[in-house]
Amino acid sequence: MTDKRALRARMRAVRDGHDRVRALPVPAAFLAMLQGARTIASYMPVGAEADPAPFTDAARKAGLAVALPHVIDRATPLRFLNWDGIAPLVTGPFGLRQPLPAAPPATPDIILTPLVAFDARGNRLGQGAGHYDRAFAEFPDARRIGIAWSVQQVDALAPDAWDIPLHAIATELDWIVP
Ligand SMILES: Nc1nc2c(c(=O)[nH]1)N(C=O)[C@@H](CNc1ccc(C(=O)N[C@@H](CCC(=O)O)C(=O)O)cc1)CN2
Ligand SMILES: Nc1ncnc2c1ncn2[C@@H]1O[C@H](COP(=O)(O)OP(=O)(O)OP(=O)(O)O)[C@@H](O)[C@H]1O
Repeated sequence: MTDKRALRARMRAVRDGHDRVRALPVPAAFLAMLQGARTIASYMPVGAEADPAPFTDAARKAGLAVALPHVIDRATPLRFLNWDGIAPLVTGPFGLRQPLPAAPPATPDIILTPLVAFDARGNRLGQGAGHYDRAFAEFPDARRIGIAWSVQQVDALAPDAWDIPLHAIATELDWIVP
């Protein structure tokens, strides 16, 4: 079994090295998920990460409020803060574009989650700080949607005790439901 840190480094390199040819398509299954939802947590991509903007835009069109993660450091849990799409974002740790810390906190019904790697069972490898692990535990009723390039899929990830699986993964090719 490859250890997590080695796998994370390898999959960041795969992600960073592949051709990012097209935007992720928004499937009907995602639009159906917006029914009855009030708030979606999205993220601003950094570097070669897949961009969730088509999903965020569809959610705004459907009347949902949009929130973005705000982090201070690896140790502090992330907070989801509302973002109207207009308010200025500020560059924080890891080059993340974030709302101002005083923006109103949100309770997401759907969490769009950036992935380093994933498998077909909905297991996920992230940045290793536990930001999303802790967010999933804090908002257990939210739909957990992974966003990634198809090249970030691996055969199988061994989940840890604290891992909570994704409900679906969106790539440029597929909408994968475990
Ligand atoms: N765009 C984006 N926003 C996000 C995350 C993310 O992965 N991507 N997060 C996910 O938890 C949270 C922020 N937490 C983070 C924790 C650690 C690192 C980190 O170690 N970054 C490395 C390089 C990352 C890479 O190449 O993938 C670094 O800056 O050196 C980044 C974000 C919330 N917002
Ligand atoms: N609910 C939780 N409360 C507190 N700490 C947690 C919780 N879940 C996970 N952690 C801690 O966060 C770290 C997560 O490491 P892991 O390698 O699983 O991150 P990851 O899979 O890359 O996910 P993430 O995207 O959440 O960073 C571990 O040290 C773990 O102990």
